[in-house]
Amino acid sequence: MEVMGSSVDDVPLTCVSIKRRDERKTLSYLPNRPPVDIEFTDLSYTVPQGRKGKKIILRSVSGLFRSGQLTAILGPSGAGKSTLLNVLAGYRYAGATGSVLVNGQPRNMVQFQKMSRYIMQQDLVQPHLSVHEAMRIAADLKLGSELTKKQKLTLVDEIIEMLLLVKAKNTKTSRLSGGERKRLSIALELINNPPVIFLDEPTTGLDDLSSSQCISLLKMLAQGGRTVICSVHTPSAKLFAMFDHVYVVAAGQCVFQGSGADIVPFLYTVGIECPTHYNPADFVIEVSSGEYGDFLEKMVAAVDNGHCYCWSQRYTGSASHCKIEANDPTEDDHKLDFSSSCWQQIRTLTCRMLLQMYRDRSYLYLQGLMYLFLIFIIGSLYYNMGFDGAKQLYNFGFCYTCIIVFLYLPMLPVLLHFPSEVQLLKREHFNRWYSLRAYFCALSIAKLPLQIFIGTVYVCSVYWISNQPLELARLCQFLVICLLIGFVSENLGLTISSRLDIVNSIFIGPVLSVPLMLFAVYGMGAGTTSIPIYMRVLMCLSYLRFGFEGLMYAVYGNDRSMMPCPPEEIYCHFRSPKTLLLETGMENSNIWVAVLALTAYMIFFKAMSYFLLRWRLSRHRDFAALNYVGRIIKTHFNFTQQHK
Ligand SMILES: Nc1ncnc2c1ncn2[C@@H]1O[C@H](COP(=O)(O)OP(=O)(O)OP(=O)(O)O)[C@@H](O)[C@H]1O
Repeated sequence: MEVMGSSVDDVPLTCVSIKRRDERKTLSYLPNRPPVDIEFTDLSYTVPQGRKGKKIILRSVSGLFRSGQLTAILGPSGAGKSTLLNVLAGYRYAGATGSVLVNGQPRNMVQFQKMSRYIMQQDLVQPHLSVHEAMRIAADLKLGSELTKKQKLTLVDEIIEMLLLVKAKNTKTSRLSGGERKRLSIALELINNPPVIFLDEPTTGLDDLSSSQCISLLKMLAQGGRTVICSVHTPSAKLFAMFDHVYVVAAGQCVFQGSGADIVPFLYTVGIECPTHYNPADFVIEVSSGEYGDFLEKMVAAVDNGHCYCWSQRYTGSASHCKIEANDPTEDDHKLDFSSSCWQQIRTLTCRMLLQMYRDRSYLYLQGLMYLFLIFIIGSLYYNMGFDGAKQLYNFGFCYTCIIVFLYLPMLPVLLHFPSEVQLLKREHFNRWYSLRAYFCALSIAKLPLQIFIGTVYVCSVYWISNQPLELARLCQFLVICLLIGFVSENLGLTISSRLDIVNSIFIGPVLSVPLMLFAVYGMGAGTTSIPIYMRVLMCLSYLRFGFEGLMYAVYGNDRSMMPCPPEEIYCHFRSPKTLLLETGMENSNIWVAVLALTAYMIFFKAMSYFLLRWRLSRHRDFAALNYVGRIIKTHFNFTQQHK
């Protein structure tokens, strides 16, 4: 393959030249954004490996990605394409060194995040919504009151038309084809016209036609003045010809940068000839992965590891620096803060969550059926025992059962659902759809109505079937305590699943519940003096204990009168409610203490889940200690290694 002594001009160019339709379309109401050039110099990225080791993924690469150009990052698998994209987009930059300049100025991460959007490889889109609904909600979140409702609808319709989604406008996102889903992901990010768009492998999983549509669309966006950068896996010759700028990575280094048409002459200068009719994209990847011998060093040297911003056949010798001037600094022009207020975000997100809950009927029915099943089982087991002086130990069990129900039923759905929701949250939050605070408030509000309704139906039913004292005050106290236990459990579930994936969450949640249940009843009947102080502290750590005391107070406290005993019973030890409270050590229980303690636990777990989520969403070292603990847990105790 090596060709020595031939002139570059002799090299046949095999890139296909394709005549493109002029697809430049204008969108009404899109805010104008100034052009943005991204220049990076000596960028390195390492990840910790093993006890003290490090793995170098990017090795001092440089480059320039200009506005108005569609840039492709190519390279063999594992070369570092996604990593380069992640570092440039700012999705991961702890561990990166080197400089990234935005229009010639050092990148201000907060500013840059406002002007760039990152469309990741997995097309995560909100479930249970149609394309039009998803777009409308995204417009409400991203544009706030910047545009009127009518203008937003016009803009949404225009983007839907531009991205060839008209036929799928009313289709649910879960039923979209791969190509439609990819186009929807792009459409959602186009709403507030970001000047910089990063895409990780936008054509993976698409057929030739969909890939071609997708790249044409990106080309059109770039022609509109945006900086569009995407990593691509072995594009066809037709797709390859659509890219304005090609950046090839191999083993974490830059082996070519410039126009796609220059790849063949470039390879020729390093001593390897591309066979006629061979796709240059395939060929450069094969050469980079060492299939034709070791040309890596020569290629890296020829483009000076990316310092040569645009290799061209006009420049022959190695390290030819065909520098291009970047745009003038225009960062101040980017007034890209959230257009919607926090309150607008909360309202839109709450509506979205409620709509999704309503649409997820199968889950609603399943939840309703589960509660009905429990009402039936618990109602049958404890039927009419609440007012029978001889059955009060059974009734004690009834109260305990209610606690277990309100421990598991609100917690398990969260452990199952939330880890996958966090993936969506990560994408939307990174692309600045809304603030975490707004999301968290909406999450807390949207879950309330169903939980209160279903909990009330359950409590009233079992309370009545088991014949507990029919006094409104006692019923209300019982209900409030049960609902509060449910809220705490739900927030405990959020705390667990905000940092772990589904498998780990579903394991940790029930395991953590065991000590909580044990300490809820530990030492009952033994009297407080015989229980060591540390055990009493541990007992207080179980919010279920406070809940249990609250329920017992609701049923037996507040001077409840003696209960009748069936005539066949000779001795009814617990017919006096005070006796039961005394023997279980709950004679001093107080409803207010229970309510306050449960509320404090609820706030604690809510705050914990909020901070854990913030930590998960943060890409820098704000939470150094937590990051260290997280790394230890991931390395040594993780049951799956799937989540990032
Ligand atoms: N957090 C990490 N810890 C250890 N190794 C990592 C980590 N992230 C990436 N790598 C390694 O870095 C290399 C580059 O990964 P990257 O995902 O950037 O490759 P890629 O070029 O996008 O590959 P592909 O085309 O197959 O997606 C791979 O060998 C990968 O295993």
